[in-house]
Amino acid sequence: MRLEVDIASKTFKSAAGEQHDVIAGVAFALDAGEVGVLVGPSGCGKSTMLRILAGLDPDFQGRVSRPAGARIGFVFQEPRLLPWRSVEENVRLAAPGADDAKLSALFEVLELKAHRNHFPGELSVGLARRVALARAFAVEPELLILDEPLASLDTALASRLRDEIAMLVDGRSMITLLVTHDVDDAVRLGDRVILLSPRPARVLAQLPIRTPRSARGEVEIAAIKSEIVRRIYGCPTQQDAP
Ligand SMILES: Nc1ncnc2c1ncn2[C@@H]1O[C@H](COP(=O)(O)OP(=O)(O)OP(=O)(O)O)[C@@H](O)[C@H]1O
Repeated sequence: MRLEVDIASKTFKSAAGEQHDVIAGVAFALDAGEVGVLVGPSGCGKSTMLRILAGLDPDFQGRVSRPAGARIGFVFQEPRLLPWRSVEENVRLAAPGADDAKLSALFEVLELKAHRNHFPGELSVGLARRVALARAFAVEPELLILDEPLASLDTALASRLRDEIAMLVDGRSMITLLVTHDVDDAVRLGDRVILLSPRPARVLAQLPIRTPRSARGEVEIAAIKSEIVRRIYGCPTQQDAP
């Protein structure tokens, strides 16, 4: 199972008829079990790319090959929960076949046990994000897409949720693609970090991280982070996937 992405270009037309180039050359591939992290500046086209990869936007030049009929779990920047349904109902509606034990395990890891009967309006941003994550994992996706799952959470909460996502991803063989602005999150969560240029997005560099997530020490994490910063600010466009 493999995701192969080769987006040559993506443009939007403004209401005035002007053309805006958003993606200008993004190619990478991910294998089952791999977590790819897209890191790029605000507005460079990351969310647009995720929509293309999920098949929600067919209007682009290039090719995306997903496993045929792949189940997709998509966590959008906004949790997009049904406000009139409880936490548990939101998750069950997306995954009617999910068994009780699996849902309980998900609620446990994501610290949602006490909130099963709450409604989205009663939840903090962090909790609503967790429900959106539970819903995406509950469908047992072959392709999991996470658009900034840690954005706008305080540092302690973000790092807890990051560990929970790592725990959930580690036990599964899906392809995961995550977007973040945060280099630290990218290095702690990713198996492959894909650095993007400002709009229109191009791949500046790809860095595979071969040490398993749980075995990455602080020294290695710091070294990879400084390599990323060097690639972003200090060298010409290049693509050096293995
Ligand atoms: N439907 C649309 N019509 C016109 N322009 C759009 C549309 N969707 C996105 N854009 C433009 O495309 C560019 C990329 O947007 P996108 O949301 O993909 O960036 P992003 O990297 O995800 O940003 P952020 O990190 O801030 O979430 C932006 O300039 C945005 O204004």
